[in-house]
Amino acid sequence: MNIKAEIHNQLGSDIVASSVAAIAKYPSPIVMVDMGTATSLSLIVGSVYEGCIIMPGLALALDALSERAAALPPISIETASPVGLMGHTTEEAMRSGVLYGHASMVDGMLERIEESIGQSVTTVATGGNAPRILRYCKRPIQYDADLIMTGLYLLYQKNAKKYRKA
Ligand SMILES: Nc1ncnc2c1ncn2[C@@H]1O[C@H](COP(=O)(O)OP(=O)(O)O)[C@@H](O)[C@H]1O
Ligand SMILES: CC(C)(COP(=O)(O)O)[C@@H](O)C(=O)NCCC(=O)O
Repeated sequence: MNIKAEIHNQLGSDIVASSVAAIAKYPSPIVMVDMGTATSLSLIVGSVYEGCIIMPGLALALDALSERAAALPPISIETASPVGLMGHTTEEAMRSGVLYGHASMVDGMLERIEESIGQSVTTVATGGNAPRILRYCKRPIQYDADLIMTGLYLLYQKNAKKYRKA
């Protein structure tokens, strides 16, 4: 993978591993969405890592809301049934804002990336928060839970071959 970044070492190793797997598994151009502590979107064209967008992750956004706004309580976003858009209690309103807000952020950024490159992209999501959010996205986004592990394995195989030769 050819990384287009000012300082190559800055790119997170989790993103490098997931991108290597995404290149091997999905058609280009790809946007790889990683929903962990941060939510990041990486654009990969062919074998070139074009760049990244880093945003606050789901739990960070939720914690910030209850920690910084005096009247907002800490809440859980885990619910048995789907969350409605309009809240009728503070808890429901916060849950809707965080979940639909995050989903809209992802949908909106994907649209902007496609506009900026003038092509539609294959989108794959990974990270522990992805299943919580993807159900609220307007755009169908494939979930691949094992992208980092697949990428680490591919990198291990590549390096093992190199060192066996040397
Ligand atoms: N397999 C999983 N199923 C459900 N939740 C998960 C899973 N893995 C991680 N999580 C939760 O999802 C969130 C993000 O996890 P993760 O993607 O591992 O973040 P990070 O890459 O920042 O460590 C955390 O709150 C974690 O508890
Ligand atoms: C963007 C990240 C914080 C995402 O980490 P995560 O939420 O997956 O734990 C991590 O990949 C990182 O620290 N990256 C370094 C900066 C960069 O990738 O440009």
